[in-house]
Amino acid sequence: MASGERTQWSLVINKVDLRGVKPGSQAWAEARTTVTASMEAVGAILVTHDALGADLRQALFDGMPEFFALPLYVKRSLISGYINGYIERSPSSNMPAYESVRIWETTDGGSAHNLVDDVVWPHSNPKFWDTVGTFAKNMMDLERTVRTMILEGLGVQQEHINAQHKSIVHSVRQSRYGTLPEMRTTNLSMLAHRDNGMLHVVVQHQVEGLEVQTKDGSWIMVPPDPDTVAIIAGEMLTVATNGRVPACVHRVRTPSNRKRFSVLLSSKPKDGVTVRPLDELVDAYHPLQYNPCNFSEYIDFRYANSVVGRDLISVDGTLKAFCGKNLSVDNVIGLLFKDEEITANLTKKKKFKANNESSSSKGKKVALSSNFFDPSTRLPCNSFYNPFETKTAPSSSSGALSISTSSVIPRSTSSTSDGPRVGVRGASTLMLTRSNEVIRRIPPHELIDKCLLQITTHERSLLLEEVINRRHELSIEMSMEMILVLHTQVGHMLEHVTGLYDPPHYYIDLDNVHMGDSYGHWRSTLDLLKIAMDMG
Ligand SMILES: O=C(O)CCC(=O)C(=O)O
Ligand SMILES: [Fe+2]
Repeated sequence: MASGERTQWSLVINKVDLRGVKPGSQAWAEARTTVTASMEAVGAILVTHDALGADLRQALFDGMPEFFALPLYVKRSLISGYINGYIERSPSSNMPAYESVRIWETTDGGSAHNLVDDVVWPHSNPKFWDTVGTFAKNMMDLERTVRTMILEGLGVQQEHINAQHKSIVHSVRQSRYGTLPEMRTTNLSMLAHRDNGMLHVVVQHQVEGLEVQTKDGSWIMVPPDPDTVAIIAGEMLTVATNGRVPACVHRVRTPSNRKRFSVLLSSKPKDGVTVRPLDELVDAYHPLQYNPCNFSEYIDFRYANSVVGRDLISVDGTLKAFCGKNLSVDNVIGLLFKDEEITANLTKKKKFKANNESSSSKGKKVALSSNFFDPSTRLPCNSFYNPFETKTAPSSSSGALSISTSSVIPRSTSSTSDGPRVGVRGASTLMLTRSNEVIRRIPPHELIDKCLLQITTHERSLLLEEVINRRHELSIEMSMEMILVLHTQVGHMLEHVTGLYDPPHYYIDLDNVHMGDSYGHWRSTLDLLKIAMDMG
């Protein structure tokens, strides 16, 4: 790497040498400052350490090609026991040459042995799994050290740090990035994303690939130095630190177009654990940013939010949409959405119900589009990332789609009705709220499944006019996709046209809703995005 580039990354991601650094020492305090600063800036730190000596590294990366060369049926059989699991190459995904295997720690305390016990194949190659076990143990220590430094650096008390250690499990994930001619255009073998856990130690070997995004949006290549690992923050660390440590946005790009192997050691909350911002990190200067976040529920939510061609995992709003504070007072642009759950919550709304029934009776059922799942595996084919974690395809909503007619009312001038509201937030997630309480989150794939794309210029201008003029009484027909597009567009429009965006607080008052039944034919997500872009 040229020295200029090195200077650039060293400005934003710090590098720290932890060799021989003992807790409580002066060196520890200095390293802690460096680690914490880098984590707060970009959610990443480069660490030089001795947890992966030359021999161990060699054994680890020598064993991986042999593992991935095993017959597919053997690798598939690893989706069992303590492995969860083997991710096979999927030509229809946006990572057609990627395969990966991950094993989770199985018990408290995380003996590395548990990480690799009882795996089907390893019995035939105990040496390699010993290697993986040693690697896991060393990296778990390193992960704990760095997480301790971050939390100490932010002012968290030792007892809370220890409690967090007890609530964590680790996994090792070995990945193989193959090459295909069609990948040469972008050289991207993993799209930009945030990891969902606490901390992720990324070990690269000889071939470059990992890139980290800085706050100004530029990408920094992390060199595959042999004695250095990148440690990146996941979203649960963001919640635990009350937003002080951003989840690192990263991707894998290999301009040299070579085969590549990497190994990750990740920490995540144990099953059933709810992550909360740590007490010390919430005060008058740092108001609470996140509600308690049940990790397993968040995972379901996150993968349900993946859509073809556009992985919402990498979109800012996903975590906030799930557990951000003040959900119902953010940017809200309305629409109405019907399914049984919502309907059940709205039975009091007579008009709603009556219309609802009339549109259902037209028999227009909505089903999940096969675009979103690989029909053979039922795994989301768009998800570049760990399809395993989507245990089952989300069930399709059984209700017919109804489109609302609604009036958009500026929050500031609205009456304080306790009625239900429907809102749209950052990650294309719709939330139905009542009295500021979220009744239901509607993930984008459901919306997109149900959306239609016949937005006429006339409709758009009507709605814009409506919004801009802040007319309270005028209701206009809005179709689902129109809302979807609008929610990404209207902020900008408002900003440009009226200067009102800062942020726009709009909501739909369902008391004024008149049902319509503006159905249309299905179009693909791509169409949606194209239209959104055309508009923008
Ligand atoms: O292989 C790498 O360098 C990073 C992989 C990664 O980001 C992931 O698996 O989430
Ligand atoms: Fe990642």
